[in-house]
Amino acid sequence: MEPDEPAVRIDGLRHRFKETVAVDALDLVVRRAEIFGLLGPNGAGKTTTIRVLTTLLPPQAGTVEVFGLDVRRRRMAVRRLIGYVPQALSADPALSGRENVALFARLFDVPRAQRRDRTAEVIDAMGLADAADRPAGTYSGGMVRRLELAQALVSAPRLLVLDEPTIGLDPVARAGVWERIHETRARTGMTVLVTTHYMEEAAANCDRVALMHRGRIRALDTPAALVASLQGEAANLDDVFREYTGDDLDGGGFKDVRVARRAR
Ligand SMILES: Nc1ncnc2c1ncn2[C@@H]1O[C@H](COP(=O)(O)OP(=O)(O)OP(=O)(O)O)[C@@H](O)[C@H]1O
Repeated sequence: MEPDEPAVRIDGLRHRFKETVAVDALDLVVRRAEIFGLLGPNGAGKTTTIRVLTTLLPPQAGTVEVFGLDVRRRRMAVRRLIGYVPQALSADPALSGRENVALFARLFDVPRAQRRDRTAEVIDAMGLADAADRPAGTYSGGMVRRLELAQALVSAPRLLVLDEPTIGLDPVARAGVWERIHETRARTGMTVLVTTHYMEEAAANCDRVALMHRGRIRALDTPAALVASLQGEAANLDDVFREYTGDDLDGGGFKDVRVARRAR
């Protein structure tokens, strides 16, 4: 980890799948210790960007650095700095919460002597101590999400990457997930990069947001500054997004808030 480098620096990232340009000349800096929201409609390129920076997909063009480490050349070192909660389910319903977290502790090379304590700590921090020895299959949606956060946090990452962390959850469970994210950030100083379709959630929880559309960043600032930039015309971040992207949002706009998480 290089001192003074931002958590994420993306310069000129491009990525295409055959004729589809998923990410198009993307430049982005995520500062250390901020909660940064990447917002955009279906197909905007958010997940592709996250896959490149978590080293799951090699960048086709441009450079991506995590705390100053190039994702192409320092892949394993980058992985050690990142905790990732993907959109698809990453907890095994047949295992208890504790067993799921312990599995991640092994996978991410948490030293053997620390595994048990670190597992108990993150389970406790995510409010799952009472349910830790029940199969994850018996958990509510909000509890599963908090279990997945515990899995991602057990290796004490410097950057936590969350792809749609609250999709399909009811408002109480959504608030519970955000509360745990804020608590952990305050305690550890980690950086959080989150994608979401929920504008009001981004406005309430993110220090800065980038509005992404058709593979490009259309606007980037604090939620308040983006709303203010429309000189009083904008009521909220939704209006800002419409202003910067026009009405040509692919796929009819934002995902239905009731949509269940998909398994990829
Ligand atoms: N493996 C793939 N093969 C072909 N095309 C892909 C693949 N992954 C993504 N795409 C295409 O790239 C574009 C960007 O997709 P991406 O998943 O990055 O968007 P997103 O903003 O994360 O959308 P969502 O909110 O639906 O996850 C879309 O047009 C998508 O269809």
